[in-house]
Formats: sequence, C-alpha cells, structure tokens
Amino acid sequence: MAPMGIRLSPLGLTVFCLLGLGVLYHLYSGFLAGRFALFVLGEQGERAGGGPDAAPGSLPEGPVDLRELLAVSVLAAAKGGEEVRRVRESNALNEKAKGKTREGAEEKMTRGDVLSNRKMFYLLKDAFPGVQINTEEHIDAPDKETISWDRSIPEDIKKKIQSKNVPAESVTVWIDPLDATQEYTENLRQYVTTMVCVAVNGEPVIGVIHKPFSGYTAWAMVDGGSNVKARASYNEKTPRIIVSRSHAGKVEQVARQTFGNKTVIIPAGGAGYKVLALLDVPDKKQEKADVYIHVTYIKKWDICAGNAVLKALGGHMTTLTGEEISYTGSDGNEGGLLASINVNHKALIDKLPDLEKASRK
Ligand SMILES: Nc1ncnc2c1ncn2[C@@H]1O[C@H](COP(=O)(O)O)[C@@H](OP(=O)(O)O)[C@H]1O
Ligand SMILES: [Mg+2]
Repeated sequence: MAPMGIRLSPLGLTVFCLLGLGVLYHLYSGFLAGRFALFVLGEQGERAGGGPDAAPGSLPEGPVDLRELLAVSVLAAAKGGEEVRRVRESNALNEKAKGKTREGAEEKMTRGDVLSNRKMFYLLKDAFPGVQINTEEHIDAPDKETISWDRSIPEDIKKKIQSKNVPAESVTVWIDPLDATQEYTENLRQYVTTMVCVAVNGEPVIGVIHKPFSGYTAWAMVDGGSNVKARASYNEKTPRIIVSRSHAGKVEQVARQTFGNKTVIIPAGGAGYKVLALLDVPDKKQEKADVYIHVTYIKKWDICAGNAVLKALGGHMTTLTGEEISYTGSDGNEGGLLASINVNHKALIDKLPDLEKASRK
C-alpha cells in the first residue's frame, strides 16, 4: 500500500519511473542547450560586434605565428589606408551618423570607414581564419570580399622578429579601419590612421599604426622588435599634454589644475596620432608631446595598437588610476587613459586624482 491510499501496480511503477526519467532528461538537455547558446551568442556576439565573425562555428584552430600575424597586420593597415585615401580624394564620403557618444557627440561613419574595414577584416580573416577579430565597423556578410595574403614577410620584419607560435584561441585582433573619423570629415588628414592590434590572453602584443596620407607606418611587437623608437628626452615637470579635440571632456581644465598653467595642451584628433606624438616619428606634420591623456569613455580598437607599441618600447598606457587594460571581452574602456614613455608613469598617476574624478562626470 502506497502512502495516501495510492497503490501502484508494477506496470504503473515502471511507467511512472520512465516518465520521471523523461522529465529529468528534458530539463537537463534544455539546461545544456541553454548553456551552449549562452556561450555561442553571448561570448562571440559581444566580442565580434555583430559582424560575420560572430557566427557560431568559427572556432579557433592550430597555433598562430605572431611574426606572420605582424606581417599581415602591416599589410592590412596599408590596404585599409589605400581605401581611406581613395575615398577622401574622391570627395564622396557618404557621411552618416551612426549614433552618439555617452557625452552626446555625434559618431560619424563614412565610406572610407566601411571600405577600409572590409579590406582589413577579410585580409586578416583569410590569413588567420581561426582567430577572433573585433572591428569597429559592422561587416555585412553579403559584402564579403576575398583578399588573399601571399604569406610574404617584409625584409625588416624578417630581420628584427623571430617566429613565435601561440594558440589561436589566445589571440584577439582589434581593427580600427579609420581612426579620427571626425577629423577625416573635416579634411584634417594629418590625424587619420588605420590600426591593427594583436592581443594575446588580453595583453597587447603587436601594434601597427599607419598614416594613409603620408604613407608612414609604425609597428612594434612586445619582446620582439620595432621600426619606431622613443624620443631622446621628455619634459616630466611641465609636460606637453596631447588631448582629444573632439571628445575632450574635462581634460584641458583638469590638466592645467594638475600641472599648472604653463603646461602646454595640444588638442589633436585620433588616438593613433596621439600615441605617435610621444615617439620619434619622421613626419613633418606630426606634433610632439610628453604625455597623452584621455578622460572620456573610449573603445579598445582605438587604443590597443598604441598600447602595444608603447609597451614594446618600454612605455605605458593605463587607465587614469594606473590599471592595465585587458584587450578581450567587452569593447569599451571605462577608466580613461594615461600614456607615457621614458617618464615616471606611476608619479604621473599619483598626480592625477582630479582627472580620474573628471572622467566619471
Ligand atoms: N567618449 C567617447 N565615446 C566613444 N568613442 C570615443 C570617445 N572618445 C573618443 N572616442 C573615439 O576614440 C578615437 C580617438 O578620439 P579623439 O580623436 O577624440 O581623441 C576616435 O575614434 P574613431 O575616429 O575611430 O571613431 C573617437 O571616436
Ligand atoms: Mg578609432
């Protein structure tokens, strides 16, 4: 006699057990499917910004040679740059607003951004299909372009850099197909760059910054080599500070409060341009600065290449509180930026309490 007066026959008991097993199986498989969907959609979607790389199934495969990745990154920056220049010279920019920044500035996109993005993305994707690529602009799958890499490595890279394999799944590539879009639309060509960055386990390792209108390219690999170097000296006491001209926030006011009124502030476009301002760059139109500060939100494709180049040369790019920036996962950097080389970075951080607060306003 079962409790509460219900009596089950052996057949009833078997049916009951089978039903129970069925329910358990259903629940468990649903849970697994849910976890799988979360992994595919959540992880990949967040990382790829919605481009075709977000499609499930593009799984990492085999090791990746960082020297090859550097070579194709330099080529991609140059090929993207050709598009940027061609569109600017045609004067048919097809300028569009793609949204607003948190501070309410219009975020622009042009045909230069789109065409450069397409070239850079498909060249890198063709060369390294198993690698995660995060790019600033959306890629429409029907727009696919096949661009093959001939696997040749430029002589200067061959001379300076050794082959080094890392697992494909440890790599995240960040593409900025046109940095300083605002200035591009204003025809302030000197500020414009195309950039590629390679992060390994979130650490910036390879940086390429290319100027399409002068043809200059800076590249560097952490623990590898570079084609660019730091300047001979920097002014630490009253540094010349390079800042954004179109997303400045409170940076000028607070920089003066911190370093005094004598401090020279240089407003300029482009995160790539501003990192190059800290280095020894043989380009007449390149201004020079001692420190680069940014206080508003900024995206990782804007800063990763500059971070890698500075790191490779012994410099630093951190948040305003001195934290390293991790180049995996979400595409935004919340804590502002302080970039320097051959100065006491920690001492600068300690001087900047007000800037950190300003970035939160
Ligand atoms: N508050 C903000 N929100 C979003 N993007 C920002 C930003 N501040 C700067 N950026 C982006 O960072 C890059 C450098 O900014 P700036 O020239 O102002 O120093 C620009 O990239 P893009 O031109 O690639 O869009 C700009 O759009
Ligand atoms: Mg940018």
